[in-house]
Amino acid sequence: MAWIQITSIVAETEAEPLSDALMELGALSVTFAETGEQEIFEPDIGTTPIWQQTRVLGLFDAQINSAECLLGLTQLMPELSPSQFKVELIEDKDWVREWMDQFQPMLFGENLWIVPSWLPAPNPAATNLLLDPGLAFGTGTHPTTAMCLGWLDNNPPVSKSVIDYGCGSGILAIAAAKLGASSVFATDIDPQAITATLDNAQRNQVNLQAGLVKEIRLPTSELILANILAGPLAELAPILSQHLQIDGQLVLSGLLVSQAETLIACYQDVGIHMQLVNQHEDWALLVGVKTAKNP
Ligand SMILES: C[S@@+](CC[C@H](N)C(=O)[O-])C[C@H]1O[C@@H](n2cnc3c(N)ncnc32)[C@H](O)[C@@H]1O
Repeated sequence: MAWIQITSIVAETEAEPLSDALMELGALSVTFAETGEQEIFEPDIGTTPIWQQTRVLGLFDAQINSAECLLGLTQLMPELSPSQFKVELIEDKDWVREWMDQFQPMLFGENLWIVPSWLPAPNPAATNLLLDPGLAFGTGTHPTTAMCLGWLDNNPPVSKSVIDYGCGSGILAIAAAKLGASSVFATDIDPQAITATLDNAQRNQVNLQAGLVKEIRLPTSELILANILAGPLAELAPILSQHLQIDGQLVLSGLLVSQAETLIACYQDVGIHMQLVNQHEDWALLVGVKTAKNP
């Protein structure tokens, strides 16, 4: 199976009209993407990202006459010239296979391996976490997950009670359990994350409790791991503090280095003294201790 993809980079105001024109000419799907020239991180709280330029991609059946289609597009959008469109033949791939081939065993810290559940462990004597992320976030390839895993390997939570808040695939919760935690609770707002976490826990033969934020009753714990974006982390400060014991540790990632100061101030307000302890590709890892009761 193959497809024809017609792509154009247009001004933000032209993206919607071009999408309509592509659909009118029979596109099976239209996708908007950034152009790659402007980096878009998480927008500031309360703002919407604006792309000055948008890449619009229309996917057509391979049988269409692309020259006729381009003519139609320039009639519907006279402000665009034919040279502004790129036409490509896209071969269908086994996308699942492709993704699986790219996910290889990875070592974090000295001894913690994340091993795709369909591959053998490179070092059977190490701490091996067998993982199939399913539809949830968290394979260890993202810098934020990687920094949390490295921190856990260096600071194994032996005999500690742990909460993984925003568990995704369950990668941090299961790593904590494998590294000696006495109890682990994992929670998320996404049902796919809970399914993936429970599946991965079973695959690794570790005991943990997992449930949606709105359903689970979380205990007060000695360590909380939360790898979520800066906006939700700021909003969650009182809740995470409520579930953290005095002298308990909080590990936060998912925020950018440029957002660290704001987050540190939010957590100071709820009695947790956070510090920037690592950074990778603009992403930050904050670790702190709760020194005061919830105000
Ligand atoms: C970046 S992923 C992290 C997954 C995994 N813990 C890791 O480190 O790779 C963030 C997860 O937080 C969840 N999440 C987002 N907002 C949340 C909130 N307010 N409360 C709980 N979970 C949330 C998302 O559904 C997602 O699974």
